[in-house]
Amino acid sequence: MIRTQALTKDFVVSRTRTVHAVRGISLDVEPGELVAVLGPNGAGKTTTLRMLTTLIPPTSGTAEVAGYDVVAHPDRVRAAIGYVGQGGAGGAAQLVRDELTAQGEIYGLDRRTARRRGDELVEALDLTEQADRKVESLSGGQKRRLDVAVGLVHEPSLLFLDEPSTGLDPHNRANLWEHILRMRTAAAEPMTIVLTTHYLDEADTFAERVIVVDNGQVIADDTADALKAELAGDLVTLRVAPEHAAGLAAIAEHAPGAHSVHVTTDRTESTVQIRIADGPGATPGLLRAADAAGLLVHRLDVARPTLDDVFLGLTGRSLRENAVDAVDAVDAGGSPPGGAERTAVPAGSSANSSPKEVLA
Ligand SMILES: Nc1ncnc2c1ncn2[C@@H]1O[C@H](COP(=O)(O)OP(=O)(O)OP(=O)(O)O)[C@@H](O)[C@H]1O
Repeated sequence: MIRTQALTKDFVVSRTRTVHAVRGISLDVEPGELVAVLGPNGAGKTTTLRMLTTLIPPTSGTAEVAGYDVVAHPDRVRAAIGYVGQGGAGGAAQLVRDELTAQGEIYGLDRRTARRRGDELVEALDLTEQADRKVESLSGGQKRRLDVAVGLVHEPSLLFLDEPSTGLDPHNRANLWEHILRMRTAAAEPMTIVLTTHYLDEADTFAERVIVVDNGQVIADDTADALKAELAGDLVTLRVAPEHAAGLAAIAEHAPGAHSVHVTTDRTESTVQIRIADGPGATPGLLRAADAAGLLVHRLDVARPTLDDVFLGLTGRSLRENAVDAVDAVDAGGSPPGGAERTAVPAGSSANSSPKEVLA
């Protein structure tokens, strides 16, 4: 469904500075996959999506989407995909139903088909009560559901969602996801969905595959469970008296599957944190060894890893920290001709730029 080879994107920001937003991404996404692209601010997620949706041309490399090369056949790619950008659909003064019909017509549907499809989506995305209201009167959650409806109006088999739930409250996020998943399974052919998100739990819960991007490159690509098991491991936290911490850390370092051991001490207590492949399986042995050495453990906690732990393990940084900024990704010279790329939004797309949001 998607195949990229060494895809890159440089933005020339001045005569001497180029931002290497995407640095050689090679990907294969199969039909029917639900893939989350996860990474810190500025990692290159949106730029990658924009190349795949033909909004901006790659600087080098190739991308085939829905069977068509994004540079040679952008119109065919656009006809085959839906794209929900960060900025949302336009047409603020339009009625919701009319906006959907208009978008359908832009994608080449005749008026009757566009109207029928709009009505189906209004119902599927729980917008029936809002259908005859102006777009500008919708709440954030309703507006985002309309954005998704616009992305689906021409029944694409491949849907790109750029941060679909950013800015929504937890209730609206859950609601939006329920609708997306229902639409996906209701489609005749399982829909392929590629989304970017800042919400780690969202990627963890809903995506069948997580592609972690940092600094314009893919640094991990697997199921959330596999990434967590292979790259993070469980976190076992043991609290002991400060004089017992060194002995416990020595035991922990030799525990099977231990990746790292970290000790912190405050006035009255030490905390020994062990990153280990199988936390629940390792704890009885750890406690027995501590007991045999005369070390008294006050408290033990085992936490399953999160995708943030995966990112931390890969980069030494937390996804929740503010990420590498554009400035870190620039160099002098080497600029491709033609100056800075500015996004050209194709007709019928709801894509636009919006201020970047920090990680939730
Ligand atoms: N039109 C542009 N001109 C110059 N630099 C750009 C342009 N668009 C993006 N960039 C830079 O390219 C890098 C990647 O940006 P991109 O928006 O793809 O990141 P992202 O991973 O989507 O981030 P976020 O999570 O904040 O949306 C950033 O350093 C960004 O500042």
